[in-house]
Amino acid sequence: MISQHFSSDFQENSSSHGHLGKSRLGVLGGSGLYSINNLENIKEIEIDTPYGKPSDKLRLGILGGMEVVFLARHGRHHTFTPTGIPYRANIWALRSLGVRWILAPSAVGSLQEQVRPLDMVVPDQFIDRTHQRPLTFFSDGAVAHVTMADPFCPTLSRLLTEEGQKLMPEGRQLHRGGIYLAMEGPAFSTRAESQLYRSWGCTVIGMTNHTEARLAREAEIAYASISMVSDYDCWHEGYGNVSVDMVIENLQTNASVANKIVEATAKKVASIRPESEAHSALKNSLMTAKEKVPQQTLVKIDLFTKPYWGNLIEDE
Ligand SMILES: CSC[C@H]1O[C@H](OP(=O)(O)O)[C@H](O)[C@@H]1O
Ligand SMILES: Nc1ncnc2[nH]cnc12
Repeated sequence: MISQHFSSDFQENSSSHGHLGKSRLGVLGGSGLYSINNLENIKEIEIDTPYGKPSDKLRLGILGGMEVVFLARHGRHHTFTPTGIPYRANIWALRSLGVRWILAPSAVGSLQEQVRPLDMVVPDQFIDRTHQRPLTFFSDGAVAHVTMADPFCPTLSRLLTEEGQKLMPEGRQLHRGGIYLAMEGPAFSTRAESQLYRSWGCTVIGMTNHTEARLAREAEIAYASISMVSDYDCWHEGYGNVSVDMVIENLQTNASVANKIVEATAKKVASIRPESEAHSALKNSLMTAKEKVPQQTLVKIDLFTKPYWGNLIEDE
């Protein structure tokens, strides 16, 4: 037994919704969305994790009757690059606060004509072209292989889509499904890359969601993205090449709708508390026998493995 340095006072109490009864909804705000409207009874907290500090303080509150934790993934002053975001610390911190669902409002470029700037997409697949990020909590003597065939939670994505479609302004569409091409950045793509991704059938391009979704799956958190289209990247002859000004301008136009969609989805999650396959992602994924895992590693991953391996570390 070794001592637990990173403790959380969150208890997954049972209720009419079983182990999800007291769970929270996380919102990872992306470019242009550094806070959410209508979050009530806000309490800001700082958390230290085995993976360092998260991007910012976590904002706990109530939104649409749901207990929500908001975190700005790039920090509230946008100081973290897509590569530099402390993804593991962010997901670990959310899970330590009892988050079992994450909504991820994010800026993306469109790779398809019919997906227009100011539209939104709830993607259902990824292609990963990142190459400089830690993508797992399981290393240093503990191995797990989670299933990623459906990387976004289908149930949470469906709720998000249904709520979103009711709220989209006239003339703008919310598209259900699509492939999110995850690139490393921070520079945008070359035209050859943009055309290559189009030839692969990708729908949108961004720099953050894939890393979060992979880690959320290992943390047994259901994850869904609301991808807000700000540009046509650089492939469309009739539109200018993507720039930060273009992204921010379109994001500002979309922010109030995004806020409403997040709130409406939070209300649904509060009433349904949807079960997800993600909530038991580790059940058939842990490879290493718990006795063989070094104690320093156990301290880091105990938050996730406790339901399967029991309490192997001591609270301080
Ligand atoms: C500001 S343009 C590029 C930037 O926007 C997207 O951010 P996020 O996914 O956090 O909304 C994209 O992934 C890049 O990080
Ligand atoms: N064209 C684009 N490429 C990558 N990330 C983006 N975020 C917004 N637009 C983008």
